[in-house]
Amino acid sequence: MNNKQRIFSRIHGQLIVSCQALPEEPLHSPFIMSKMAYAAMLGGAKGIRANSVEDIKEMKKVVELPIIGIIKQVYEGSDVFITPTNKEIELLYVEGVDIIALDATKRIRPDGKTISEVFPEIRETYKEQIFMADCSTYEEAKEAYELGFDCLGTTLSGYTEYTMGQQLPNLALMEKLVQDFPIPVIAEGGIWTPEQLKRVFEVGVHTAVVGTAITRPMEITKRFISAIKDE
Ligand SMILES: CC(=O)N[C@H](C=O)[C@@H](O)[C@H](O)[C@H](O)COP(=O)(O)O
Repeated sequence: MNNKQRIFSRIHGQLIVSCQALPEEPLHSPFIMSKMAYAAMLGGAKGIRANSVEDIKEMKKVVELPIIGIIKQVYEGSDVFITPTNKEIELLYVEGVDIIALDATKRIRPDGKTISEVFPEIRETYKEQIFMADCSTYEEAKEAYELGFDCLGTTLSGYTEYTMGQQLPNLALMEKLVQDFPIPVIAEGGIWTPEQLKRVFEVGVHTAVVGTAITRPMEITKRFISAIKDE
């Protein structure tokens, strides 16, 4: 088994927990995120998705699990913010993460280029690195597959201008990707309940990422509050 196969087999059929808190969020802190990751591991998660080199460094001290690394960085003039440029890819590569995830939507990147223009060089530069395509549509996932991404994620479904309002988790998209592409499909985005998690595995995804429902207490609180406000 090569490294890529080993990583994909470790997360197959398992839960990945996304532990992220942006600077404007109450839990923003590498220490707190490392504790989140540790709790997720004790709870049975078999992978962690994390944002920023600082958080990843802290997490590595306490968890021994495959990490999907991203760097969220907003640049003026572009809506692409998940590992948007070569700079963030290089930082993640130097830090060392099992999988680097990046925006693979059709949107124009901060350097004015599209994913089809930039990915061939990235693929060539980091030959052994596993790359996950954060997509919002079937067409984007198809493009990502053809470009040589190693796995396809539904991360951005519902978050691009042209997919806004989509019901999440986007089971129909997951199912189509599973049917049409022979590389791992990662269910991500809007999985809020254990039942939904079960459903995404039933459509055949390789693994699934749950974030907010586990690691964003403010959003979880809001959800409970809205239940009593509705009454
Ligand atoms: C759209 C976007 O920025 N998604 C981010 C990607 O890393 C995270 O903020 C999400 O929490 C993650 O995708 C997991 O999804 P959910 O939190 O819905 O389980």
